[in-house]
Amino acid sequence: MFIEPSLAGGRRGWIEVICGAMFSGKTEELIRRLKRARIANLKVEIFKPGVDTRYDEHNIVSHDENRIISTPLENSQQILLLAQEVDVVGIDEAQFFDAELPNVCDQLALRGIRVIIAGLDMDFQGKPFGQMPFLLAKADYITKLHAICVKCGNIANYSFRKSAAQDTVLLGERDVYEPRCRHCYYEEP
Ligand SMILES: Nc1ncnc2c1ncn2[C@@H]1O[C@H](COP(=O)(O)OP(=O)(O)O)[C@@H](O)[C@H]1O
Ligand SMILES: Cc1cn([C@H]2C[C@H](O)[C@@H](COP(=O)(O)O)O2)c(=O)[nH]c1=O
Ligand SMILES: [Zn+2]
Repeated sequence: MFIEPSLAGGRRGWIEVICGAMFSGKTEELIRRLKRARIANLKVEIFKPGVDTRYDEHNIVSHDENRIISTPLENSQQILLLAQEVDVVGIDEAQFFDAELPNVCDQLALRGIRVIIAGLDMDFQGKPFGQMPFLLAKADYITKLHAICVKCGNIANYSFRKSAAQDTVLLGERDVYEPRCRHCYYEEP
């Protein structure tokens, strides 16, 4: 379990990344950390890419219907304008943001802000997704979560796409994706 370093005293500001396959619990873990920050009376702002309208236009919603209000954005630079006077910034579905996001996160951390990012580390082809590898390289703290493989019950790092669509971005749920372990991802039809 992630234990938050203290924001009090000294040089503040750091980057946390929560990554893993679909259904691994990234959004639940992001919501948990953000709710704890609010319990600690910290000022929290939460952002998601405008493209992610799957469950709700404004809320971040987990597969189990946990939710927290967020601001949908067109680009990552907007975070610098909107995150004034805050202690903690949460960002969900980071894989969909533009190439400026790692730089934006650095700037936020330099302002003394705790930045918590959740995103898919791999796309359906098993390739690094969007800016996630750069965010992982810059992160001070990384949490890699695992789903359960729907084929064999092992831990799952891969998001298997059940359709033939080849576009990298294809929003979806259980209807389109299932979490699989390495063996079932590469060896099973
Ligand atoms: N195969 C699976 N493995 C793990 N969790 C699953 C699976 N299928 C459904 N879930 C549900 O998904 C929840 C995680 O949802 P969520 O936090 O939205 O994940 P993520 O953001 O990583 O896609 C779990 O708590 C569990 O109830
Ligand atoms: C693997 C993969 C996923 N997506 C989409 C599908 C969902 O809308 C999100 C991931 O959501 P989650 O919170 O991690 O469950 O991303 C995609 O567009 N392309 C892919 O390759
Ligand atoms: Zn498996």
